[in-house]
Formats: sequence, C-alpha cells, structure tokens
Amino acid sequence: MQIPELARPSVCMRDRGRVEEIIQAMQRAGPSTLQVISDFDMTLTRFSYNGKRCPTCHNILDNRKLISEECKQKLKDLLNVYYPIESDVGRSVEEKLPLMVEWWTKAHALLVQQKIQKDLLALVVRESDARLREGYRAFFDRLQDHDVPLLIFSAGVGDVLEEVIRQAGVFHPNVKVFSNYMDFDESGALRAFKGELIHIYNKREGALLNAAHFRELWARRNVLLLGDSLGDLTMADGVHSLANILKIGYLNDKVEERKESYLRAYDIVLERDETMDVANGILWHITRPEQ
Ligand SMILES: Nc1ccn([C@@H]2O[C@H](COP(=O)(O)O)[C@@H](O)[C@H]2O)c(=O)n1
Repeated sequence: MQIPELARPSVCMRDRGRVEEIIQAMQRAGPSTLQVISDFDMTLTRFSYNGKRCPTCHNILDNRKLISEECKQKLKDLLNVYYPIESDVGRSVEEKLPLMVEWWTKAHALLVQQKIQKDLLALVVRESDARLREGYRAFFDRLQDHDVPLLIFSAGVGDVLEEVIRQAGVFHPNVKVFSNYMDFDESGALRAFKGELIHIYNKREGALLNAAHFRELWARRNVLLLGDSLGDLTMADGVHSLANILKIGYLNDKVEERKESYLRAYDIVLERDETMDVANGILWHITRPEQ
C-alpha cells in the first residue's frame, strides 16, 4: 500500500497489518461510505509553535478585551490545577470525570460573570496564536471536494472554534460542529452556555444525544476518527452499523508516560507531529479510485 506518510518516524502502530486492512477496506467501499469525526483543540489545531504552547478555544478567550486581569488569573489557576489531572495516566476516567466537570463548570461560570461580548469574538480569534495544523487546507478541501462529511466534536467553545475555521477559510458546508455554544442576551453579552455541557469524558453521551445527525449519515459506515485524548475515542459511538473505523491519535504531551495507553487505544499514534500529513495521506488513498 502506497502511503509514504505512514513510514515517518512520528508514526507508531500497534498492528500495521490491521491498519492497512482497514484502509484498504475503506478504499474499496469508496468516499460515499466515509465520514470523518475529529476533535478540535490540539487535534485540528497545533499543540505548539516555535516552542510555545498554542491556545485551546477556552484559552483564546483569555484576552484583556474580553475578561478582567482577575478573571484571567483565576482561569490560569484552574488550568494549573486541572490540566495535570486531565493528562494524568495514573488516574482512571471514573476518577477524572467529576473533576473535569468541575473544571468546565467553574471556567464557564467565570466567563459568564465577565459578560463576554459576542461582537469581539472575531477580533480575539484574529489576535490569538491559534493555528490549525500544517496541511489543514488540503484536509478540509479534500473532504469538501469528495462530499465527505466532517463532524468536529469538541469540548471547547463552539463559537470560538467556528470563528477559527471561518477565518482560515475552511468552514465548508460539509462541516458540522458539536460543541459548547455560548448564549448571548439581546445586547450581545454572554449570559450562559447552551445545552448539555460537553467535556472530554462525555463525548459518548454527546454523540448519543445527536442521534438525528448520525441517522442522516446512516450509509456512511466507515469512519476516520481523529483525537488527542482517550476521551475522544467515544466520538463515533452514535454511528449506525459501523463497518470500519480507523482511529488516529495525536500524542502531543507527556509522550513517554502516555505512549503505551495511546498505542492500546488508537490504531495510529502520532508522536509530537504538528501536521495533518498522515491523515491527508490516508484520505488521498481512500478517495482515489481503486487501481
Ligand atoms: N477551561 C478549560 C477547559 C478545557 N480546556 C481544554 O480544552 C480541551 C477540550 O477541547 P477538545 O476540542 O479537545 O475536545 C481540553 O483538552 C482542555 O485541556 C481549557 O483549555 N480550558
């Protein structure tokens, strides 16, 4: 199978033969049977650039134009407490889950207190250091050209995420987003977050709540899943009569500690890889006619 990107040193696989079988099955079935489900922060966006951490959707809101210095400090304190828990391999999901709910709930309450202005979101996204991974345009455009639906399933902030992809010029009609959306009052000030909270460990519930979306895509039984945390593995749990799923996991941080668990969970693990090259290589293979 000719996918040169799979030979890169950043690529690790538990079972290369199995990966090749899945990709071949997807290619035989063709793009009309494919859907892509991807996480956003640190999966479609870069983890770092020039040695500096890139922001998540929540971190993009950390801008003086939107929030006070005091709120900024409180959000930073929360990050310092909860991010090490999120990425701790020594704790079980059961142990982490209530703590993640606590983090999101406290952070959202702080953001609501700040009455964030809707009309400033585009500006703070433009001013931020958020960057989609290298090769993102080819990825989004290829999916659009082949009418393959892309579901972005994020525990970040939907309004911010949409603005990032809109400004990058890749918010194509085939893109659908499940995320935490802001609710603004008539003056355009943030008053709450809409619907059920999505955090990194309840994406299965989020998927099941959106049954109508997956019903519409009933014929797309092959799934390419992209994630960066073990919580992202359940994003495809709403897919009907799944035939094949290929799970690609970005291992951005605490690489040595987490490699084993990622290799057990994901079919392909990308170690400190800031590009979309592997996903693009696979996508090109699947969407080109069989030879
Ligand atoms: N207050 C918060 C809460 C969460 N995060 C990070 O957002 C990421 C979730 O988004 P996905 O697109 O990856 O689902 C998660 O990894 C948290 O680290 C944050 O920065 N601030």
